Amino acid sequence: MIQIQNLTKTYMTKRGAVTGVDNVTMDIKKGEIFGIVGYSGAGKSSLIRCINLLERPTSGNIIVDGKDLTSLKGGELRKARLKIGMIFQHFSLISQKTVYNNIAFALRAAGMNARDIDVRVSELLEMVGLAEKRNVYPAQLSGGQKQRVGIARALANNPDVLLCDEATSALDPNTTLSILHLLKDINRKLNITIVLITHEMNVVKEICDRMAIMQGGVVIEEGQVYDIFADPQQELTKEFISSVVSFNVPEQILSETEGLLVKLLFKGAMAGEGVVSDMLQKYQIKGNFLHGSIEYIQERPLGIFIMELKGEKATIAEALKYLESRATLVEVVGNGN
Ligand SMILES: Nc1ncnc2c1ncn2[C@@H]1O[C@H](COP(=O)(O)OP(=O)(O)OP(=O)(O)O)[C@@H](O)[C@H]1O
Repeated sequence: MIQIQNLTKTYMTKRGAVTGVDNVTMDIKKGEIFGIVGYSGAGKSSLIRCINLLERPTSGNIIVDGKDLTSLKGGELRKARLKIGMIFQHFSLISQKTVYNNIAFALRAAGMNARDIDVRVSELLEMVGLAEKRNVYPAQLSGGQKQRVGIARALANNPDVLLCDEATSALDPNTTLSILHLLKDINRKLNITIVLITHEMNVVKEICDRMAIMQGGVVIEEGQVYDIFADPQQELTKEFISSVVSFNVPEQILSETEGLLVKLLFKGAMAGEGVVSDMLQKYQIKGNFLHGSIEYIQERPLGIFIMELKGEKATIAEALKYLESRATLVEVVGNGN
């Protein structure tokens, strides 16, 4: 659906050339939700803005539904762009226009007549759950409601692709979830391809099918979300995963632990216990389970444990090596007292 081929975006600044995207090649399939994760400055915005040519790539090609956008100009490019909707972190609504007119605006721009606009706006407001807000102004809406208007506007012209630029970063956790569920719903109902960029791994964990991780303008890892969670290759990927795999061990217990605290992640719900008991048998150390839970990524389980390990330093180092060879992720999270 979207082929990104050898995409490079370089900015010319007073201090010289800055590379935003560095030779990225990626294939996004029809109907999937694809997440691009990275810290600030990784090149996510540059990349997503090149997909609809809001930024012109310095080199490389963007092929959407078989059409090379980089070769289009003027009216042809505008027409192709109508098939790519976009939503933004700060919603980008027109404050002087009502909800109705914010959405109608996109339809008028595409040349639709007033009667059809009326029908379409009502349909869209229904879809995003804002039917009763049609005549209010953006200032009277919550952040989540503003983003719903942004989504309705982006979907107005029946796009095949929806680009989401940090769409939930300005929202609280509950509102974020409701917007993510709405996006997933739209994706499944309309079979629309969604590309989202975010610095929050929980967004990807919640709704994406596949993902890429960017660093310094380059894609450093890419794959199915579950596979990446279950078997991350790069250090940065491990760091992002670790940030969403939460554990709740009371402070008091943590302060009383004497051994090494380790966080372990295992593919599947049950696998971990077997590996840990093998490890404890093989090495003469003590292990205390402080926390155990199951995270579901795309409805597939990942087991998570927090353990305290006590024993000879050298033996613990050996045991950690053993765990690293059998667990998805092993992270020392504390050193005991
Ligand atoms: N208009 C611009 N002019 C000059 N440099 C730019 C411009 N836009 C982005 N950059 C640079 O390109 C690199 C990638 O920035 P980009 O905004 O794409 O990253 P990002 O991952 O989206 O980060 P953020 O979430 O902070 O926007 C950075 O070094 C940034 O300074």
